[in-house]
Amino acid sequence: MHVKHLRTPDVVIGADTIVSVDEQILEKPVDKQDAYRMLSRLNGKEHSVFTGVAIVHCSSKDNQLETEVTDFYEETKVKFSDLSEELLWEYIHSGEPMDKAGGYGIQALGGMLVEYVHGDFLNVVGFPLNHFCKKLAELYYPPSKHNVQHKKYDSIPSVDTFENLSDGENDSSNFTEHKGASKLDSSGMCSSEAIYNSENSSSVRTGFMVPLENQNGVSESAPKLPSKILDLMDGFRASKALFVASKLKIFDNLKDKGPLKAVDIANEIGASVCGTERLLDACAALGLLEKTPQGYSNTDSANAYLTSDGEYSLHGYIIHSNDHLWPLFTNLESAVKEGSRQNHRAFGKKADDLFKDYYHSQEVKQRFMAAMHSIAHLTARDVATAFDLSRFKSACDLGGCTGALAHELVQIYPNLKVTVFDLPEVIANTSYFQPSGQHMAPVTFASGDFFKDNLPEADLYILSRVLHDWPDEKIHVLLSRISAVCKPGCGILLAEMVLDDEKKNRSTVLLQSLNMLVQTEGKERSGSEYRGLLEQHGFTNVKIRLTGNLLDVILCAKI
Ligand SMILES: C[S@@+](CC[C@H](N)C(=O)[O-])C[C@H]1O[C@@H](n2cnc3c(N)ncnc32)[C@H](O)[C@@H]1O
Repeated sequence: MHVKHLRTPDVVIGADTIVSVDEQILEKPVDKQDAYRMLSRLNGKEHSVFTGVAIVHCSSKDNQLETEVTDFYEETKVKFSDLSEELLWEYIHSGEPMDKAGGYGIQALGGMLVEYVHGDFLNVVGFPLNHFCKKLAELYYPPSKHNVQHKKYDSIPSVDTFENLSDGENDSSNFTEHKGASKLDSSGMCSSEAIYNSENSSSVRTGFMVPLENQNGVSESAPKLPSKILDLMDGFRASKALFVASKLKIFDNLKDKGPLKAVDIANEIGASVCGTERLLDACAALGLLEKTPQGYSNTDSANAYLTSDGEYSLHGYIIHSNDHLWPLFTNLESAVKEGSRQNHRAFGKKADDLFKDYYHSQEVKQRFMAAMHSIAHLTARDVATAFDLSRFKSACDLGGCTGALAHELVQIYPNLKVTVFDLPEVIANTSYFQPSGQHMAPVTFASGDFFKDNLPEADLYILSRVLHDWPDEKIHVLLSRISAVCKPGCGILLAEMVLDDEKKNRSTVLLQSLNMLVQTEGKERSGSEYRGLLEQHGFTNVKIRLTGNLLDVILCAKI
Protein backbone atom coordinates (compact mmCIF):
# COMPACT_ATOMS: atom_id res chain seq x y z
CA MET A 1 0.00 0.00 0.00
CA HIS A 2 1.34 3.44 -0.70
CA VAL A 3 0.12 6.82 0.34
CA LYS A 4 1.57 9.78 -1.46
CA HIS A 5 2.76 12.64 0.64
CA LEU A 6 0.98 15.81 -0.10
CA ARG A 7 2.84 19.02 -0.57
CA THR A 8 3.38 20.77 2.72
CA PRO A 9 0.84 23.50 2.91
CA ASP A 10 2.06 27.04 3.37
CA VAL A 11 0.36 27.22 6.68
CA VAL A 12 -0.83 24.64 9.12
CA ILE A 13 -2.67 25.69 12.18
CA GLY A 14 -3.07 22.41 13.92
CA ALA A 15 -5.12 21.63 17.01
CA ASP A 16 -3.07 23.14 19.80
CA THR A 17 0.34 21.68 19.18
CA ILE A 18 2.21 22.70 16.08
CA VAL A 19 2.13 25.76 13.97
CA SER A 20 4.04 25.98 10.76
CA VAL A 21 4.37 28.99 8.60
CA ASP A 22 6.21 28.61 5.28
CA GLU A 23 7.52 25.27 6.53
CA GLN A 24 9.12 26.81 9.57
CA ILE A 25 7.74 24.84 12.44
CA LEU A 26 7.23 26.19 15.90
CA GLU A 27 7.33 23.00 17.87
CA LYS A 28 5.55 24.04 20.93
CA PRO A 29 2.01 24.54 21.98
CA VAL A 30 0.41 27.52 20.41
CA ASP A 31 0.34 30.28 22.94
CA LYS A 32 -1.16 33.67 22.36
CA GLN A 33 2.14 35.28 21.47
CA ASP A 34 2.90 32.59 18.86
CA ALA A 35 -0.59 32.83 17.49
CA TYR A 36 -0.22 36.57 17.24
CA ARG A 37 3.16 36.40 15.49
CA MET A 38 1.87 33.80 13.08
CA LEU A 39 -1.34 35.58 12.27
CA SER A 40 0.53 38.86 11.78
CA ARG A 41 2.59 37.11 9.10
CA LEU A 42 -0.52 35.91 7.33
CA ASN A 43 -2.03 39.36 7.47
CA GLY A 44 -3.09 40.63 4.06
CA LYS A 45 -1.40 37.80 2.13
CA GLU A 46 -2.68 35.04 -0.09
CA HIS A 47 -1.78 31.45 0.77
CA SER A 48 -2.29 28.12 -0.93
CA VAL A 49 -3.92 25.32 0.95
CA PHE A 50 -3.44 21.86 -0.48
CA THR A 51 -5.74 19.33 0.97
CA GLY A 52 -5.88 15.72 0.08
CA VAL A 53 -7.71 12.61 0.96
CA ALA A 54 -6.68 9.01 0.59
CA ILE A 55 -9.35 6.44 0.15
CA VAL A 56 -8.34 2.91 0.95
CA HIS A 57 -10.11 0.16 -0.97
CA CYS A 58 -9.94 -3.27 0.63
CA SER A 59 -10.92 -6.55 -0.94
CA SER A 60 -10.09 -10.11 -0.16
CA LYS A 61 -9.01 -12.55 -2.83
CA ASP A 62 -7.94 -16.12 -2.07
CA ASN A 63 -7.82 -15.26 1.63
CA GLN A 64 -5.36 -12.42 0.90
CA LEU A 65 -6.34 -8.93 1.85
CA GLU A 66 -5.63 -6.54 -0.99
CA THR A 67 -5.54 -2.85 -0.50
CA GLU A 68 -5.40 -0.12 -3.05
CA VAL A 69 -5.16 3.55 -2.29
CA THR A 70 -6.62 6.32 -4.33
CA ASP A 71 -5.59 9.76 -3.32
CA PHE A 72 -6.65 13.17 -4.46
CA TYR A 73 -5.39 16.68 -4.12
CA GLU A 74 -7.17 19.91 -4.29
CA GLU A 75 -5.80 23.40 -4.08
CA THR A 76 -7.63 26.25 -2.47
CA LYS A 77 -6.37 29.78 -2.11
CA VAL A 78 -7.05 31.85 0.98
CA LYS A 79 -6.47 35.56 1.17
CA PHE A 80 -6.16 36.78 4.72
CA SER A 81 -7.55 40.13 5.67
CA ASP A 82 -5.34 43.01 6.56
CA LEU A 83 -6.31 43.30 10.20
CA SER A 84 -5.35 45.84 12.80
CA GLU A 85 -3.28 44.71 15.77
CA GLU A 86 -6.36 45.19 17.92
CA LEU A 87 -8.54 42.91 15.80
CA LEU A 88 -5.87 40.22 15.71
CA TRP A 89 -5.70 40.28 19.49
CA GLU A 90 -9.45 40.24 19.70
CA TYR A 91 -9.51 37.15 17.53
CA ILE A 92 -6.77 35.39 19.50
CA HIS A 93 -8.43 36.17 22.80
CA SER A 94 -11.81 35.04 21.58
CA GLY A 95 -10.69 31.53 22.43
CA GLU A 96 -11.84 30.33 19.03
CA PRO A 97 -8.71 30.05 16.94
CA MET A 98 -6.54 27.02 16.30
CA ASP A 99 -9.15 24.45 17.06
CA LYS A 100 -9.23 22.67 13.74
CA ALA A 101 -6.50 20.11 13.32
CA GLY A 102 -4.65 20.64 10.07
CA GLY A 103 -6.75 23.53 8.90
CA TYR A 104 -7.34 27.18 9.42
CA GLY A 105 -9.90 27.92 12.08
CA ILE A 106 -11.72 30.33 9.83
CA GLN A 107 -15.27 29.56 10.73
CA ALA A 108 -17.26 31.75 13.09
CA LEU A 109 -15.01 34.54 14.46
CA GLY A 110 -12.17 33.14 12.35
CA GLY A 111 -14.11 34.50 9.40
CA MET A 112 -12.77 37.94 10.22
CA LEU A 113 -9.30 36.71 9.33
CA VAL A 114 -10.28 35.88 5.80
CA GLU A 115 -10.85 38.23 2.90
CA TYR A 116 -11.65 35.54 0.35
CA VAL A 117 -11.36 31.85 -0.37
CA HIS A 118 -10.84 30.71 -3.97
CA GLY A 119 -11.88 27.09 -4.12
CA ASP A 120 -13.77 25.00 -1.68
CA PHE A 121 -14.37 26.69 1.65
CA LEU A 122 -14.57 23.31 3.36
CA ASN A 123 -10.98 22.49 2.35
CA VAL A 124 -9.74 25.22 4.59
CA VAL A 125 -11.44 24.30 7.81
CA GLY A 126 -9.68 21.05 8.61
CA PHE A 127 -10.58 17.74 7.07
CA PRO A 128 -11.69 18.37 3.45
CA LEU A 129 -15.10 16.94 4.05
CA ASN A 130 -16.75 18.15 0.89
CA HIS A 131 -13.88 16.97 -1.27
CA PHE A 132 -13.90 13.63 0.48
CA CYS A 133 -17.62 13.10 -0.07
CA LYS A 134 -17.28 14.07 -3.70
CA LYS A 135 -14.52 11.55 -4.29
CA LEU A 136 -16.29 8.81 -2.41
CA ALA A 137 -19.40 9.44 -4.39
CA GLU A 138 -17.48 9.44 -7.69
CA LEU A 139 -15.88 6.12 -6.80
CA TYR A 140 -18.88 4.30 -5.52
CA TYR A 141 -21.98 6.08 -6.80
CA PRO A 142 -21.06 8.34 -9.68
CA PRO A 143 -23.70 11.05 -9.42
CA SER A 144 -25.72 12.07 -12.41
CA LYS A 145 -24.90 15.66 -13.20
CA HIS A 146 -28.15 17.12 -11.90
CA ASN A 147 -27.51 15.59 -8.49
CA VAL A 148 -24.61 17.85 -7.72
CA GLN A 149 -25.77 21.28 -6.74
CA HIS A 150 -23.45 24.18 -7.10
CA LYS A 151 -24.33 26.68 -4.45
CA LYS A 152 -23.15 30.12 -3.72
CA TYR A 153 -23.86 32.14 -0.65
CA ASP A 154 -22.65 35.60 0.23
CA SER A 155 -19.01 35.81 1.14
CA ILE A 156 -18.45 32.07 1.20
CA PRO A 157 -17.36 30.72 -2.19
CA SER A 158 -19.57 28.27 -3.98
CA VAL A 159 -19.64 24.75 -2.66
CA ASP A 160 -20.76 21.58 -4.39
CA THR A 161 -23.21 19.73 -2.22
CA PHE A 162 -24.80 16.31 -2.38
CA GLU A 163 -28.38 16.95 -1.55
CA ASN A 164 -29.54 13.91 -3.44
CA LEU A 165 -26.93 11.36 -2.52
CA SER A 166 -28.43 10.21 0.75
CA ASP A 167 -29.46 6.66 1.30
CA GLY A 168 -33.02 7.82 1.35
CA GLU A 169 -33.52 7.23 5.07
CA ASN A 170 -32.79 10.76 6.06
CA ASP A 171 -34.89 13.72 5.61
CA SER A 172 -33.60 17.18 5.09
CA SER A 173 -35.26 18.42 8.28
CA ASN A 174 -32.26 16.85 9.98
CA PHE A 175 -30.21 19.85 8.98
CA THR A 176 -29.51 21.93 12.01
CA GLU A 177 -28.12 25.39 12.00
CA HIS A 178 -24.73 25.66 13.64
CA LYS A 179 -24.78 29.04 15.30
CA GLY A 180 -21.09 29.20 16.01
CA ALA A 181 -20.37 29.02 12.33
CA SER A 182 -22.16 32.19 11.44
CA LYS A 183 -20.26 35.03 9.87
CA LEU A 184 -21.40 38.59 9.68
CA ASP A 185 -21.52 40.05 6.23
CA SER A 186 -21.25 43.73 5.57
CA SER A 187 -24.97 44.22 6.06
CA GLY A 188 -24.78 42.79 9.55
CA MET A 189 -26.66 39.67 8.50
CA CYS A 190 -25.21 36.22 8.78
CA SER A 191 -24.50 33.37 6.48
CA SER A 192 -24.80 30.12 8.30
CA GLU A 193 -23.01 26.89 7.77
CA ALA A 194 -25.35 23.98 8.22
CA ILE A 195 -24.19 20.77 9.72
CA TYR A 196 -25.87 17.49 9.34
CA ASN A 197 -27.20 15.80 12.40
CA SER A 198 -25.77 12.38 11.69
CA GLU A 199 -27.29 10.55 14.64
CA ASN A 200 -28.79 7.25 13.46
CA SER A 201 -27.50 7.88 10.02
CA SER A 202 -24.90 6.21 7.90
CA SER A 203 -24.60 8.91 5.31
CA VAL A 204 -22.58 12.10 5.45
CA ARG A 205 -23.88 15.37 4.18
CA THR A 206 -22.49 18.78 4.05
CA GLY A 207 -23.77 22.06 2.80
CA PHE A 208 -24.87 25.54 3.64
CA MET A 209 -28.22 26.98 4.50
CA VAL A 210 -29.03 28.53 1.17
CA PRO A 211 -32.16 29.41 -0.71
CA LEU A 212 -33.23 26.18 -2.42
CA GLU A 213 -35.32 25.96 -5.51
CA ASN A 214 -38.84 24.70 -4.92
CA GLN A 215 -40.51 22.17 -7.17
CA ASN A 216 -41.54 24.85 -9.65
CA GLY A 217 -37.96 25.94 -10.03
CA VAL A 218 -38.73 29.22 -8.26
CA SER A 219 -36.21 30.34 -5.75
CA GLU A 220 -37.72 30.48 -2.27
CA SER A 221 -35.57 32.98 -0.56
CA ALA A 222 -36.01 32.60 3.21
CA PRO A 223 -35.10 35.66 5.25
CA LYS A 224 -31.56 35.53 6.50
CA LEU A 225 -31.26 34.86 10.21
CA PRO A 226 -29.69 37.83 11.98
CA SER A 227 -27.66 35.40 14.10
CA LYS A 228 -25.47 38.08 15.65
CA ILE A 229 -28.51 40.01 16.82
CA LEU A 230 -30.24 36.83 18.02
CA ASP A 231 -27.10 35.91 19.95
CA LEU A 232 -27.09 39.33 21.58
CA MET A 233 -30.75 38.99 22.50
CA ASP A 234 -29.90 35.64 24.09
CA GLY A 235 -26.91 37.16 25.83
CA PHE A 236 -28.68 38.08 29.05
CA ARG A 237 -30.08 34.56 29.40
CA ALA A 238 -26.65 33.08 28.81
CA SER A 239 -25.05 35.42 31.38
CA LYS A 240 -27.70 34.65 33.95
CA ALA A 241 -27.40 30.88 33.36
CA LEU A 242 -23.65 31.15 33.99
CA PHE A 243 -24.17 33.33 37.06
CA VAL A 244 -26.77 31.01 38.58
CA ALA A 245 -24.73 27.88 37.86
CA SER A 246 -21.78 29.56 39.62
CA LYS A 247 -23.88 30.77 42.51
CA LEU A 248 -25.38 27.30 43.01
CA LYS A 249 -21.81 25.94 42.93
CA ILE A 250 -22.52 23.54 40.10
CA PHE A 251 -18.96 23.83 38.77
CA ASP A 252 -17.54 23.31 42.28
CA ASN A 253 -19.70 20.23 42.72
CA LEU A 254 -18.53 18.73 39.45
CA LYS A 255 -14.84 19.41 40.02
CA ASP A 256 -12.65 16.30 40.31
CA LYS A 257 -15.63 14.03 39.82
CA GLY A 258 -16.74 11.75 37.03
CA PRO A 259 -19.90 12.61 35.16
CA LEU A 260 -22.90 13.15 37.45
CA LYS A 261 -26.58 12.81 36.63
CA ALA A 262 -28.90 15.80 36.97
CA VAL A 263 -30.71 14.19 39.90
CA ASP A 264 -27.47 13.79 41.86
CA ILE A 265 -26.39 17.36 41.18
CA ALA A 266 -29.86 18.60 42.14
CA ASN A 267 -29.56 16.74 45.46
CA GLU A 268 -26.07 18.15 46.10
CA ILE A 269 -27.17 21.74 45.54
CA GLY A 270 -30.62 21.37 47.11
CA ALA A 271 -32.55 22.35 44.00
CA SER A 272 -35.37 20.87 41.92
CA VAL A 273 -34.44 18.13 39.48
CA CYS A 274 -36.40 19.64 36.59
CA GLY A 275 -34.86 23.10 37.07
CA THR A 276 -31.36 21.74 37.57
CA GLU A 277 -31.60 19.59 34.46
CA ARG A 278 -32.61 22.56 32.32
CA LEU A 279 -29.82 24.67 33.73
CA LEU A 280 -27.28 21.89 33.14
CA ASP A 281 -28.47 21.42 29.56
CA ALA A 282 -28.21 25.15 28.93
CA CYS A 283 -24.67 25.17 30.36
CA ALA A 284 -23.75 22.23 28.15
CA ALA A 285 -25.14 24.05 25.11
CA LEU A 286 -23.08 27.11 26.07
CA GLY A 287 -19.95 24.94 26.17
CA LEU A 288 -19.49 25.32 29.93
CA LEU A 289 -20.21 21.66 30.70
CA GLU A 290 -19.83 18.41 28.84
CA LYS A 291 -22.87 16.20 28.52
CA THR A 292 -22.53 12.47 27.81
CA PRO A 293 -24.91 9.56 28.39
CA GLN A 294 -23.13 9.08 31.75
CA GLY A 295 -24.03 12.59 32.88
CA TYR A 296 -22.57 16.09 33.13
CA SER A 297 -18.96 17.03 33.80
CA ASN A 298 -16.87 20.20 33.84
CA THR A 299 -14.97 21.27 30.74
CA ASP A 300 -11.29 22.11 31.31
CA SER A 301 -12.20 25.80 31.14
CA ALA A 302 -14.88 25.33 33.79
CA ASN A 303 -12.31 23.69 36.07
CA ALA A 304 -9.77 26.48 35.56
CA TYR A 305 -12.03 29.55 35.51
CA LEU A 306 -15.43 28.75 36.99
CA THR A 307 -14.72 26.73 40.12
CA SER A 308 -14.15 28.88 43.19
CA ASP A 309 -10.66 27.44 43.73
CA GLY A 310 -9.69 27.16 40.05
CA GLU A 311 -6.21 28.31 39.08
CA TYR A 312 -7.58 31.44 37.43
CA SER A 313 -10.94 31.49 39.11
CA LEU A 314 -13.38 34.12 37.88
CA HIS A 315 -15.90 32.93 40.44
CA GLY A 316 -15.52 36.09 42.53
CA TYR A 317 -16.14 38.34 39.56
CA ILE A 318 -19.09 36.25 38.38
CA ILE A 319 -20.80 36.46 41.78
CA HIS A 320 -20.11 40.22 41.90
CA SER A 321 -21.61 40.50 38.40
CA ASN A 322 -24.73 38.65 39.49
CA ASP A 323 -25.27 40.34 42.84
CA HIS A 324 -24.01 43.85 42.15
CA LEU A 325 -23.61 44.61 38.46
CA TRP A 326 -26.82 42.94 37.32
CA PRO A 327 -29.11 45.21 39.42
CA LEU A 328 -27.06 48.21 38.23
CA PHE A 329 -27.36 47.22 34.58
CA THR A 330 -31.10 46.81 35.04
CA ASN A 331 -31.05 50.59 35.41
CA LEU A 332 -28.89 51.24 32.37
CA GLU A 333 -31.72 53.12 30.67
CA SER A 334 -31.86 55.63 33.54
CA ALA A 335 -28.07 55.84 33.59
CA VAL A 336 -28.02 56.72 29.89
CA LYS A 337 -30.84 59.26 30.24
CA GLU A 338 -29.37 60.90 33.33
CA GLY A 339 -25.69 60.35 32.55
CA SER A 340 -25.00 59.21 36.09
CA ARG A 341 -24.53 56.18 38.30
CA GLN A 342 -27.51 54.20 39.53
CA ASN A 343 -26.57 52.80 42.93
CA HIS A 344 -29.50 54.54 44.62
CA ARG A 345 -31.99 52.95 42.22
CA ALA A 346 -30.40 49.50 42.36
CA PHE A 347 -29.73 49.39 46.10
CA GLY A 348 -31.89 52.13 47.55
CA LYS A 349 -29.21 54.33 49.06
CA LYS A 350 -27.05 57.19 47.95
CA ALA A 351 -23.48 56.96 49.22
CA ASP A 352 -20.82 59.59 48.49
CA ASP A 353 -18.75 57.22 46.41
CA LEU A 354 -18.95 53.66 45.24
CA PHE A 355 -16.47 52.37 47.81
CA LYS A 356 -18.72 53.47 50.66
CA ASP A 357 -21.39 51.32 48.93
CA TYR A 358 -19.06 48.36 48.82
CA TYR A 359 -17.64 48.62 52.29
CA HIS A 360 -20.80 49.19 54.31
CA SER A 361 -21.15 45.47 54.93
CA GLN A 362 -18.55 42.78 55.45
CA GLU A 363 -20.30 40.49 52.96
CA VAL A 364 -20.44 43.06 50.15
CA LYS A 365 -16.84 44.11 50.82
CA GLN A 366 -15.63 40.50 50.72
CA ARG A 367 -17.51 39.94 47.46
CA PHE A 368 -16.06 43.08 45.88
CA MET A 369 -12.52 42.20 46.95
CA ALA A 370 -12.91 38.67 45.58
CA ALA A 371 -14.09 40.16 42.28
CA MET A 372 -11.13 42.55 42.07
CA HIS A 373 -8.78 39.75 43.05
CA SER A 374 -9.95 37.40 40.30
CA ILE A 375 -9.40 39.92 37.50
CA ALA A 376 -6.14 41.22 39.02
CA HIS A 377 -4.80 37.67 39.28
CA LEU A 378 -5.70 36.95 35.66
CA THR A 379 -4.11 40.13 34.33
CA ALA A 380 -1.17 40.60 36.72
CA ARG A 381 1.49 38.91 34.61
CA ASP A 382 0.67 40.92 31.48
CA VAL A 383 0.55 44.14 33.49
CA ALA A 384 3.83 43.38 35.28
CA THR A 385 5.69 42.49 32.09
CA ALA A 386 4.28 45.08 29.68
CA PHE A 387 7.38 47.19 30.46
CA ASP A 388 10.75 46.34 31.96
CA LEU A 389 10.43 47.66 35.50
CA SER A 390 13.73 46.30 36.79
CA ARG A 391 15.20 49.81 37.28
CA PHE A 392 12.70 50.53 40.07
CA LYS A 393 13.68 49.47 43.59
CA SER A 394 10.40 50.24 45.34
CA ALA A 395 6.79 50.48 44.23
CA CYS A 396 3.56 51.53 45.90
CA ASP A 397 0.35 50.06 44.51
CA LEU A 398 -2.20 52.74 45.37
CA GLY A 399 -5.66 51.16 45.71
CA GLY A 400 -3.84 47.82 45.40
CA CYS A 401 -6.67 45.96 47.17
CA THR A 402 -5.76 42.29 47.85
CA GLY A 403 -2.17 42.61 46.60
CA ALA A 404 -2.59 40.28 43.61
CA LEU A 405 -0.54 42.52 41.31
CA ALA A 406 2.03 43.23 44.04
CA HIS A 407 2.69 39.51 44.48
CA GLU A 408 3.19 39.06 40.75
CA LEU A 409 5.59 42.03 40.65
CA VAL A 410 7.84 40.68 43.39
CA GLN A 411 7.95 37.32 41.63
CA ILE A 412 9.08 38.91 38.38
CA TYR A 413 11.35 41.58 39.89
CA PRO A 414 12.91 39.97 43.00
CA ASN A 415 14.70 43.22 43.91
CA LEU A 416 11.50 45.23 43.97
CA LYS A 417 9.83 46.04 47.30
CA VAL A 418 6.11 46.61 46.92
CA THR A 419 3.72 48.31 49.33
CA VAL A 420 0.00 47.91 48.83
CA PHE A 421 -1.85 51.04 49.96
CA ASP A 422 -5.63 50.94 50.35
CA LEU A 423 -8.47 52.03 52.60
CA PRO A 424 -8.35 50.61 56.16
CA GLU A 425 -11.50 48.49 55.59
CA VAL A 426 -9.71 46.73 52.73
CA ILE A 427 -6.33 46.30 54.34
CA ALA A 428 -8.03 44.70 57.37
CA ASN A 429 -9.43 42.05 55.06
CA THR A 430 -6.45 41.10 52.89
CA SER A 431 -5.15 38.05 54.75
CA TYR A 432 -7.71 35.75 53.11
CA PHE A 433 -6.26 36.51 49.66
CA GLN A 434 -2.56 36.00 50.35
CA PRO A 435 -0.86 33.24 48.40
CA SER A 436 0.37 30.30 50.40
CA GLY A 437 3.97 29.12 50.12
CA GLN A 438 6.98 29.73 52.30
CA HIS A 439 9.08 31.23 49.56
CA MET A 440 6.76 34.07 48.72
CA ALA A 441 8.64 37.35 48.72
CA PRO A 442 7.06 39.73 51.22
CA VAL A 443 4.62 42.41 50.18
CA THR A 444 3.86 45.17 52.68
CA PHE A 445 0.38 46.54 53.32
CA ALA A 446 -0.36 50.09 54.48
CA SER A 447 -3.76 51.67 55.08
CA GLY A 448 -4.89 55.18 54.33
CA ASP A 449 -6.90 57.42 52.05
CA PHE A 450 -4.92 58.41 48.95
CA PHE A 451 -6.86 61.68 48.71
CA LYS A 452 -5.88 62.76 52.24
CA ASP A 453 -3.16 60.75 53.93
CA ASN A 454 0.61 60.72 53.40
CA LEU A 455 1.58 58.42 50.55
CA PRO A 456 4.35 55.86 51.16
CA GLU A 457 7.65 56.73 49.49
CA ALA A 458 8.35 54.80 46.28
CA ASP A 459 10.19 54.95 42.95
CA LEU A 460 7.12 53.75 41.11
CA TYR A 461 3.47 54.50 41.89
CA ILE A 462 0.99 52.02 40.47
CA LEU A 463 -2.65 52.83 39.83
CA SER A 464 -4.44 49.77 38.54
CA ARG A 465 -8.13 50.28 37.74
CA VAL A 466 -8.12 53.28 40.04
CA LEU A 467 -8.29 56.33 37.76
CA HIS A 468 -11.31 54.97 35.88
CA ASP A 469 -13.31 55.16 39.12
CA TRP A 470 -13.03 58.93 39.34
CA PRO A 471 -13.96 62.12 37.48
CA ASP A 472 -11.16 64.37 36.19
CA GLU A 473 -11.30 66.72 39.24
CA LYS A 474 -10.53 63.89 41.66
CA ILE A 475 -7.83 62.53 39.36
CA HIS A 476 -6.11 65.91 39.40
CA VAL A 477 -6.10 65.83 43.21
CA LEU A 478 -4.59 62.35 43.26
CA LEU A 479 -2.00 62.97 40.52
CA SER A 480 -0.88 66.24 42.09
CA ARG A 481 -0.37 64.44 45.43
CA ILE A 482 1.68 61.73 43.72
CA SER A 483 3.64 64.32 41.75
CA ALA A 484 4.47 66.13 44.99
CA VAL A 485 6.19 63.06 46.49
CA CYS A 486 7.61 61.64 43.26
CA LYS A 487 11.32 62.36 42.68
CA PRO A 488 12.66 63.05 39.17
CA GLY A 489 13.12 59.78 37.28
CA CYS A 490 10.46 58.06 39.35
CA GLY A 491 7.36 56.96 37.54
CA ILE A 492 3.68 56.10 37.44
CA LEU A 493 2.34 52.85 36.01
CA LEU A 494 -1.33 52.84 35.07
CA ALA A 495 -3.28 49.66 34.30
CA GLU A 496 -6.59 50.40 32.64
CA MET A 497 -8.61 49.42 29.60
CA VAL A 498 -7.43 52.06 27.17
CA LEU A 499 -9.95 53.35 24.65
CA ASP A 500 -8.71 54.27 21.21
CA ASP A 501 -9.27 57.82 20.10
CA GLU A 502 -12.32 56.99 17.96
CA LYS A 503 -13.71 54.81 20.76
CA LYS A 504 -13.99 51.86 18.39
CA ASN A 505 -12.48 49.26 20.70
CA ARG A 506 -13.61 45.68 21.02
CA SER A 507 -16.98 45.28 22.72
CA THR A 508 -15.49 44.11 26.06
CA VAL A 509 -13.90 47.54 26.48
CA LEU A 510 -16.94 49.53 25.42
CA LEU A 511 -19.27 47.46 27.61
CA GLN A 512 -16.88 48.14 30.48
CA SER A 513 -17.37 51.79 29.67
CA LEU A 514 -21.10 51.31 30.36
CA ASN A 515 -20.15 49.47 33.53
CA MET A 516 -18.39 52.59 34.76
CA LEU A 517 -21.41 54.72 33.85
CA VAL A 518 -23.89 52.69 35.91
CA GLN A 519 -21.74 52.56 39.04
CA THR A 520 -19.14 55.34 39.21
CA GLU A 521 -18.54 58.99 38.49
CA GLY A 522 -15.53 57.92 36.47
CA LYS A 523 -15.12 56.53 32.98
CA GLU A 524 -12.78 54.61 30.74
CA ARG A 525 -10.42 56.98 28.90
CA SER A 526 -8.35 56.98 25.75
CA GLY A 527 -4.55 56.93 25.61
CA SER A 528 -4.47 60.63 24.74
CA GLU A 529 -6.77 61.47 27.65
CA TYR A 530 -4.48 59.65 30.09
CA ARG A 531 -1.44 61.30 28.51
CA GLY A 532 -3.08 64.72 28.93
CA LEU A 533 -3.87 64.08 32.60
CA LEU A 534 -0.36 62.82 33.38
CA GLU A 535 1.46 65.58 31.50
CA GLN A 536 -0.42 68.24 33.45
CA HIS A 537 1.31 66.93 36.58
CA GLY A 538 4.85 66.84 35.22
CA PHE A 539 4.90 63.25 33.98
CA THR A 540 6.45 62.79 30.54
CA ASN A 541 7.65 60.10 28.19
CA VAL A 542 4.20 58.53 28.37
CA LYS A 543 4.29 55.07 26.78
CA ILE A 544 1.21 52.96 26.18
CA ARG A 545 1.20 49.16 25.74
CA LEU A 546 -1.91 47.33 24.61
CA THR A 547 -1.52 43.91 26.17
CA GLY A 548 -4.45 42.15 24.51
CA ASN A 549 -5.47 41.12 28.03
CA LEU A 550 -8.22 42.87 29.98
CA LEU A 551 -5.92 45.67 31.10
CA ASP A 552 -3.54 47.82 29.08
CA VAL A 553 -0.55 49.53 30.63
CA ILE A 554 0.79 53.09 30.60
CA LEU A 555 4.20 54.06 31.97
CA CYS A 556 5.51 57.58 32.43
CA ALA A 557 8.32 59.30 34.28
CA LYS A 558 8.54 62.46 36.37
CA ILE A 559 10.85 65.14 34.98
C1 LIG B 1 -11.47 49.15 41.24
S1 LIG B 1 -10.52 48.74 42.62
C2 LIG B 1 -9.01 48.20 41.90
C3 LIG B 1 -8.25 47.29 42.78
C4 LIG B 1 -6.89 46.83 42.24
N1 LIG B 1 -5.99 47.94 42.01
C5 LIG B 1 -7.09 46.02 40.98
O1 LIG B 1 -6.73 46.47 39.89
O2 LIG B 1 -7.64 44.92 41.11
C6 LIG B 1 -10.11 50.30 43.30
C7 LIG B 1 -9.37 50.19 44.61
O3 LIG B 1 -9.09 51.53 45.06
C8 LIG B 1 -9.30 51.56 46.46
N2 LIG B 1 -9.61 52.94 46.89
C9 LIG B 1 -10.71 53.64 46.59
N3 LIG B 1 -10.66 54.85 47.16
C10 LIG B 1 -9.50 54.89 47.85
C11 LIG B 1 -8.89 55.89 48.65
N4 LIG B 1 -9.48 57.09 48.85
N5 LIG B 1 -7.69 55.61 49.19
C12 LIG B 1 -7.09 54.42 49.00
N6 LIG B 1 -7.63 53.44 48.24
C13 LIG B 1 -8.82 53.69 47.68
C14 LIG B 1 -10.45 50.64 46.66
O4 LIG B 1 -10.58 50.21 47.99
C15 LIG B 1 -10.12 49.51 45.70
O5 LIG B 1 -9.36 48.54 46.31
